[in-house]
Amino acid sequence: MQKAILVGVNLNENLDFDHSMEELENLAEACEIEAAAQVVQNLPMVNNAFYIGTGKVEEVKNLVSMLDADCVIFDNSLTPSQQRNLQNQLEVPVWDRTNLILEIFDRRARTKEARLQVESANLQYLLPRLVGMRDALSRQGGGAGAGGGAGAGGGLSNKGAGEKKLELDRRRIEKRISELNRELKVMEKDRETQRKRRKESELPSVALVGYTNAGKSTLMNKMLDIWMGDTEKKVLEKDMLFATLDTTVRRISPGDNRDFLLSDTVGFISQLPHTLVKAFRSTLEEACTADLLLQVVDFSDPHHREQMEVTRETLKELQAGQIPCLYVMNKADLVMEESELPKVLGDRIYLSAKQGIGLAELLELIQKKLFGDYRECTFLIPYTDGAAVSRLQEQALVRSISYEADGVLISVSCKESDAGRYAAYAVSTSDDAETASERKGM
Ligand SMILES: Nc1nc2c(ncn2[C@@H]2O[C@H](COP(=O)(O)OP(=O)(O)OP(=O)(O)O)[C@@H](O)[C@H]2O)c(=O)[nH]1
Ligand SMILES: [Mg+2]
Repeated sequence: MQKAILVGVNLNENLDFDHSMEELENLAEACEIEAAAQVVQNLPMVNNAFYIGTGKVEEVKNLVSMLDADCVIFDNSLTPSQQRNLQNQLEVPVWDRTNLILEIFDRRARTKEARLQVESANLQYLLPRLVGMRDALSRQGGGAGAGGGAGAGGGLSNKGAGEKKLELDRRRIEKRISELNRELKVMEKDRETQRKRRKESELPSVALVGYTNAGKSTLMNKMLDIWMGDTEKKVLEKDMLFATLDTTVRRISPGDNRDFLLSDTVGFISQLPHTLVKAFRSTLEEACTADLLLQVVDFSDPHHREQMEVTRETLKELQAGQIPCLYVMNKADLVMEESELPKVLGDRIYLSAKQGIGLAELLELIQKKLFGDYRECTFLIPYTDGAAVSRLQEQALVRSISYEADGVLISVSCKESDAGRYAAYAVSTSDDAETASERKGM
């Protein structure tokens, strides 16, 4: 296992600082890197050249040799030149949080689309850093010539060759990025077509979203277990950050004709690199086009409020901020008495996906949101109004249909508006006081 020194700068006494360092350690662990030591510094503002003060650089350098560390990882984002300066001083690779997240995605991505997305994000991260390397080279070439580069004294001609090579690299990378983006566009189109087809099937869609490791995949599997009895179609659930990197869509059929599609997708994290959000846009698109979001929260995590805020911000960035949402306060088994569970408070439900507590109640909330304005109606439609029959067949959930002497007897679960439109044909409706007041409560 590789060893790293973790470095964090606490700017302006940020209260979340310790937690952020802890999260960095988890990210490193997800990369199979052990944290050999943590170095922190309180600063009112960062050092332009090294991010940390020069004294701290020395301290880190000593630690690297003392603990035989393989790399140094900063919690904060480093500029390309800070990263370069630090690397020169410390003589081991220097990463920042973005680096680490990209590395995890790179190791985990399995599907073709995820692989392409990660490659694109990686190259976009690399590009400005290449330019930095070119600057370094040209300074070295023009300077007193002390550097340990090959062919000392090569002066201008060397500089030219180095620059040319980097320029070539840069062009190659830019070309590859546009190739990748083109390929991804094609895949995005396919995905869109699939989505359209699903929309035509009129099944409403529900997307699981939330912070990484909150239990989204566990919840998906539990629902598949209960309502589909399907063990083959399960997704990976694991106690590590970013276990899921692609999107899986499954149908949930609770057996009451109110089916919906459920999708599980990649989780969010604080300071998720912008290039990654952009690169994973099409994967996350599933969430952006859902009829309902289930925001899964690890309620047992003392920082769940901040995590909800990060999720909210990321959803906004994905233009999914307006989609109706249910809050699933998961892992409640770890912090609440079992007798208190499940607990429903408006749009929030406290449950345990792992223990299978509260799933029926969650289903009820989901269906209320999705089919809330649906009513159970039975119509007797005269044969002269064939249009009404076809419309109901298209728009409503048909529970039974029979062809009687005086017309088509059709029982449906339909929208309020359709119930009104065909009120004249109604034989019975479920418009009792109870369901009416339930609807108002939604
Ligand atoms: N105690 C407890 N643990 C849970 C519960 N739900 C999930 N877990 C555990 O939390 C860990 C993460 O679960 P996942 O379902 O993989 O989480 P995720 O949100 O899909 O995570 P990513 O795909 O990495 O974003 C696993 O070890 C689960 O067993 C729960 O209700 N209670
Ligand atoms: Mg998952």
